[in-house]
Amino acid sequence: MIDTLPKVKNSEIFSAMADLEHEQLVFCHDEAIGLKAIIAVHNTVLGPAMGGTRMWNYQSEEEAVKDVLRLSRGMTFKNAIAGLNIGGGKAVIIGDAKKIKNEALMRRFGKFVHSLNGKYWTAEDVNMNARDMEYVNMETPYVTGIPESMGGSGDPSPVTAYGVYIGMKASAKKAWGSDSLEGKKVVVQGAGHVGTYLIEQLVKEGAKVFVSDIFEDKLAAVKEKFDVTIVDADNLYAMDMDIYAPCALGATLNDQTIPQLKCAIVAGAANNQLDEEITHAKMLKERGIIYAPDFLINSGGITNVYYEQQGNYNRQRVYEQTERIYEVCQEVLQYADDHHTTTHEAALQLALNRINDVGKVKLAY
Ligand SMILES: NC(=O)c1ccc[n+]([C@@H]2O[C@H](COP(=O)([O-])OP(=O)(O)OC[C@H]3O[C@@H](n4cnc5c(N)ncnc54)[C@H](O)[C@@H]3O)[C@@H](O)[C@H]2O)c1
Repeated sequence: MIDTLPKVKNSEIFSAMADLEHEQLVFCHDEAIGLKAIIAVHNTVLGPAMGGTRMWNYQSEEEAVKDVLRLSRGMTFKNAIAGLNIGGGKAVIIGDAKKIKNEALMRRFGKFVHSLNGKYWTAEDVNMNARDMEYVNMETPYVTGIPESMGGSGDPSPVTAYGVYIGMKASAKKAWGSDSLEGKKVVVQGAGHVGTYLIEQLVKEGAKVFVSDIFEDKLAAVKEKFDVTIVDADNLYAMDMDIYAPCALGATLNDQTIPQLKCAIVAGAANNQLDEEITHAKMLKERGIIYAPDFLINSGGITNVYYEQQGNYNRQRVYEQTERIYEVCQEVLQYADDHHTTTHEAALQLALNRINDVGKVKLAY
């Protein structure tokens, strides 16, 4: 016999949702299959919530709730500033992907996504791959990022890299009056999917590219294809460089690294580059470094899956929309100057303005 009075310790979920202004949090549970997942719908003013599913072996349920709330809110701002008609959402599955991820788990999760009737659309995130999305897709159409062979948009990395390159050029225009990257020393941290495509663009434009990665094979692969210089992964922050492009992990802009940076611009693909958003955006501004907000310039990937979600996927249209990052980035940099604020805050404000303005349009007949 079990006690019918459930033990619910964490009674502060509604206040956390209120603080971050979330619409809905969905707890998904199937004991037999071993599924514990949380779907967070942050804001649907612009359209259905969209954001990937992350699988992670969270140490506590509280940690999982915090992560999904934080990540889904981030998607609202990213989708809004990218000019897409989708809101912000995210899902997390609790558990060790290597041990418990299988077809049944992913399909059961797909059923939960389906139960939301299109209010939330999922895609890949950490520890998820295209095969997992295929399983989700067996139970629901509300999934994007499926392979090209199944009619999806395929790997978003080339589009993401293009957006980062465009954002870098807009920042260069602000820093040096010309958006040419020819001869500029650019350090690309992370020679993964996005990093490699970015390196290709930069080399083509005549930039002097320096690359770091923690895996020798990744470095060997880029070195074989492009004229680049390999640098030590641990000692790159103090290097003599014009642009630092974080394309590996988050939180590389922090108390230790920012004082070492000698570059004029930070522009890269990694999510959540600022360890503490407000503090570290301020530190960069005080050091006179132009920070191209990560969630703006890495929005090419979400733009790619957005057009897949719309059902009329067209690669040219995706690149045209991604190209708009140039003017939005310029607007953000100008807004930050005019309002004496950081570029991070400026981008958040412009995203919020779009949500508020379009929200009013939606109320009109
Ligand atoms: N793929 C996309 O379309 C996309 C879209 C938006 C944001 N992002 C973000 O961009 C970043 C890169 O994405 P990706 O798809 O290229 O990932 P990836 O895993 O293919 O590449 C990351 C690379 O960084 C390397 N790395 C890890 N730690 C490092 C370190 N300390 N120093 C140097 N290199 C290190 C890894 O070995 C790997 O080669 C991630 O933060 C991701 O969240 C990617």
